[in-house]
Amino acid sequence: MLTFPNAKINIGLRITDKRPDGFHNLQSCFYPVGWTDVLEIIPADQFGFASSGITIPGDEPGRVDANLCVRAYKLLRADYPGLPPVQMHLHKIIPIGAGLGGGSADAAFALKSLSERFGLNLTADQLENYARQLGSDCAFFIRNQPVYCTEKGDVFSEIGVDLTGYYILLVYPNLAISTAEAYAGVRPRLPDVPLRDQLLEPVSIWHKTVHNDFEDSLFPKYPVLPAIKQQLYEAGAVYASMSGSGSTLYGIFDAPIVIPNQFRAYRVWEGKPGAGK
Ligand SMILES: C[C@](O)(CO)[C@H](O)COP(=O)(O)OP(=O)(O)OC[C@H]1O[C@@H](n2ccc(N)nc2=O)[C@H](O)[C@@H]1O
Ligand SMILES: Nc1ncnc2c1ncn2[C@@H]1O[C@H](COP(=O)(O)OP(=O)(O)OP(=O)(O)O)[C@@H](O)[C@H]1O
Repeated sequence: MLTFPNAKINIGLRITDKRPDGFHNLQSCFYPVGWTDVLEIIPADQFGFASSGITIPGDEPGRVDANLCVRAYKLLRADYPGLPPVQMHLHKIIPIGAGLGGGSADAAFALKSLSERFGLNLTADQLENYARQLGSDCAFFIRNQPVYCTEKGDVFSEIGVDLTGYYILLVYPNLAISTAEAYAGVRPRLPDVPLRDQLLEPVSIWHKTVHNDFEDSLFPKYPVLPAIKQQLYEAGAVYASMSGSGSTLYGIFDAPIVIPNQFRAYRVWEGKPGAGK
């Protein structure tokens, strides 16, 4: 079975407080975008995992237990001992340490594929509960629809944010920022106006109101990040921001984009919003 785990962007990200479990509560909007990995899962005589494309930190031949796809398989297998052995092949394309949730998408798509291929008939709620055990971002990719999220980023509610008709440009500045590093620099604060209210205003207003709190600590540390954000606005973006814990910057445009030359040194993706395939 072949699937195409896609990336997400965060539209606004407010970190409101630190939780007793060491994680942070947040307010954000997740929106799927069509930059994808490729994940193949087929029945096999014995379990195996291989990857190609971008090198995944922690994956070494014969030692792939840390990969989120493998962890997803083992999580299901613990509850469904009859789950047959599979061969998994991940072709990694989505940049890592990028704020795009690529690893989480791989894990969520592995859960969905295994359930479908082997007739586990798990509901979306059941799949989300498994996904939450693999990472805070992971549950989003089960339904893979634009949502407002709170708590660890894994509790969802509907929000009428619809970017149909817009175009998105993602710029990954060849700089990996780990999620843990990014959270270590934040100063949680309840925003005066809930992000949800700001997102319900027109996209053309967002540049004045919708903020990603990770920019406050990461922009001074990595000047390339605010420089790219500025260049996205100069290229005509209606709204530009860093996604999640970085390092990817994105611009939302109201017309098809000609990629500016200064971005050619980086890894870029352009397309319409939404998960694509
Ligand atoms: C920045 C976001 O991408 C926004 O969507 C997510 O909050 C990150 O989600 P993720 O990559 O799935 O993160 P996890 O693998 O669950 O956590 C990695 C590390 O980030 C920190 N972490 C993560 C999520 C959260 N709500 N609070 C945290 O403090 C913790 O130190 C944790 O050990
Ligand atoms: N399938 C996978 N794809 C990417 N990273 C993976 C995968 N499986 C495990 N990992 C581990 O997760 C780490 C990346 O996590 P990290 O959260 O920093 O980045 P991300 O998956 O790009 O998403 P985000 O930055 O949005 O959280 C890698 O360094 C790697 O060790």
